[in-house]
Amino acid sequence: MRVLVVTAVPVERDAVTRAFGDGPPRPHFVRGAEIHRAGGFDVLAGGAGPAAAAASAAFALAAAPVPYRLVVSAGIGGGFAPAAPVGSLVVASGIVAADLGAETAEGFVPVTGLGFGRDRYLPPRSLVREVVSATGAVSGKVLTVSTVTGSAARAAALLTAHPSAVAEAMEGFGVAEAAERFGVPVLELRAVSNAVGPRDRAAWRIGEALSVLTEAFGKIAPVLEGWTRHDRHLD
Ligand SMILES: O=C(O)c1cccc(C(=O)CC[C@H]2O[C@@H](n3cnc4c(=O)[nH]cnc43)[C@H](O)[C@@H]2O)c1
Repeated sequence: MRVLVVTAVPVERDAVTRAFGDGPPRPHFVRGAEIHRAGGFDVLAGGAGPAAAAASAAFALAAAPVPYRLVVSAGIGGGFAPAAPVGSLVVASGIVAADLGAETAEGFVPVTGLGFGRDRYLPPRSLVREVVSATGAVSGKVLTVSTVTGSAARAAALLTAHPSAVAEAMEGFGVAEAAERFGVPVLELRAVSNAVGPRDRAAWRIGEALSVLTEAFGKIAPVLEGWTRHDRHLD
């Protein structure tokens, strides 16, 4: 059984497939989803943001002729200082929907505090450990946000709410929601292209982060291919 990797945009997809050499893979279409097959991985650019990511991942999972055994949300992301500097690699120990909930006079209340839904998923601990050991990645919570953080105040508020957060991005929780519905474990990997904080486009290092992503997939391919899910608790 194969591994499904969901990125947001085609440059991230191509950074993943580049890890496997052999030139650009020929895309194939599974009921409209453009899948790039490389090594034992099917890589899909599913769109930016949690909704596009969830829809694309669910579509690919449902259309697969053979069930996937693991889904990976991968791409660039913002890193919280000092844990995850630009150019570092992050693997999520928890995938958290950081802005899914309600703003109240007492502050932000997560969706779970409103009495429904869920606001986080936990990737298999054994897999996270193996990825850390293969790559030296920083492990911690990765926040999924619909609005990219653009101020020091918002970055500080997120860290107050989630002290073990190391990065933010926009797709992980959406991919996890889809994976959960298919009973498939999920992992999130982010190569840090920018610091979470005041908006500074000139400081972005997208090319560097994409190279980090390629290198990471080169290292983790055998880990992901060899990893087996041990029990219902996924660790
Ligand atoms: O124009 C801007 O100020 C701006 C700021 C941050 C990100 C963008 C994007 O268009 C990229 C979003 C894309 O990349 C991931 N990503 C990368 N860095 C971050 C971040 O600091 N916070 C959230 N998402 C980030 C994200 O997963 C999207 O796929 C534009």
